[in-house]
Amino acid sequence: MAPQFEIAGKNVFVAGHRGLVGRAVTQHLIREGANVLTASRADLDLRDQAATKVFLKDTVPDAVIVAAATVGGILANSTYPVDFLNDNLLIESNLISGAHECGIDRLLFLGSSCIYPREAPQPMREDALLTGPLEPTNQWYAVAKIAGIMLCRAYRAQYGRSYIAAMPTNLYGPGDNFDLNTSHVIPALMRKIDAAARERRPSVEIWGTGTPLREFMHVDDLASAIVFLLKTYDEAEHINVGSGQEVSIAELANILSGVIGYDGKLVFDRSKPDGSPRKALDSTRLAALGWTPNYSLTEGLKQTYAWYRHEFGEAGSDVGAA
Ligand SMILES: NC(=O)C1=CN([C@@H]2O[C@H](COP(=O)(O)OP(=O)(O)OC[C@H]3O[C@@H](n4cnc5c(N)ncnc54)[C@H](OP(=O)(O)O)[C@@H]3O)[C@@H](O)[C@H]2O)C=CC1
Ligand SMILES: C[C@H]1O[C@H](OP(=O)(O)OP(=O)(O)OC[C@H]2O[C@@H](n3cnc4c(=O)[nH]c(N)nc43)[C@H](O)[C@@H]2O)[C@@H](O)[C@@H](O)C1=O
Repeated sequence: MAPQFEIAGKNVFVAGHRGLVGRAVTQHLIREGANVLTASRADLDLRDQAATKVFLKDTVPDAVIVAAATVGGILANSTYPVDFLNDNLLIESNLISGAHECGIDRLLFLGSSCIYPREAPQPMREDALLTGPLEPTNQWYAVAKIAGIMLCRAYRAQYGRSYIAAMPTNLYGPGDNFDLNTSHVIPALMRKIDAAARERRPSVEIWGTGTPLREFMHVDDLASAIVFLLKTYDEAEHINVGSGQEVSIAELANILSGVIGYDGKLVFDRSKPDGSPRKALDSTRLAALGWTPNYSLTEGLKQTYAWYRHEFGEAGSDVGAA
């Protein structure tokens, strides 16, 4: 397929470049020959509409990638509903409307698999959007993400803008958030099992029943998909980005124990929430365009754990976290 958007030599603003996704996307874009523009949160709070518009007017990027968001695991999502709804509405609205007002014609917005109804048929196709009630633990975040999809569609419908929306599955990889109060399951279990192994503890606590199923993707695969979509995808409908690699939380904990070399017991704390019973993405449309992921789950976890050990060393990640 002929590229619709040539990346080499273009100025691309990666909003959220210090995050898990933003970091990986920045590296991929640089490899493709793009000139990546960034702004730290200290210099530009993307919840500030006027400041965001000034930044976009001054820099005039050729394209914007919206990888900035208030992001977190099941506990953070339930504990901070205002932050997950309001911050995300503000960030996406300021970036999408700001891009339009500054004449920027190419933008990629990142949503999440949690936009789909809790009871959607599995694996979930794009057309399952808005067909039923959301999972309560992340409904605030999901509503903000659905609004972001609709905003991209609205600018396309009213002004012909080439704004697209990609829905990634659960992610992991180097640079993830390892704070046990706010992280997703993979960094949380990597940190907990690593600490238990080093301290020779007999057991590790896993939240919930261990039965929920999750599909996991390495962040380098997502970054590769984002660059692919930025170059080639130009449709109103959002597009799923999944790996097809689905495991239960109990299976995940076992795989991680093997990667880390831990042979203690996994104890399930049923007082903690399970969240969605299953949220696998149907990524048939993306595959039909010619993109496939590279990492197996075990290889991705090994690579991420090697990074974790290198980053945090013998102390683990106990610095600055709960
Ligand atoms: N992680 C996952 O499993 C999944 C993530 N996604 C989506 O991918 C995108 C990226 O997520 P991820 O990389 O994991 O998230 P991170 O939390 O790792 O990164 C988010 C980035 O956004 C920045 N940011 C947040 N709020 C503001 C603000 N008010 N002003 C300026 N910058 C801000 C952060 O800045 P700072 O570095 O200063 O904190 C950080 O760089 C999000 O849209 C998320 O919804 C989708 C599915 C799964
Ligand atoms: C990406 C995605 O991420 C979130 O949805 P989630 O998939 O439910 O999130 P999670 O990674 O936190 O949990 C997955 C499963 O794992 C179990 N679990 C076990 N032990 C730990 C643990 O120690 N920490 C965490 N966080 N979870 C644990 C946990 O109980 C749950 O059953 C939303 O933010 C959503 O909005 C979103 O987009």
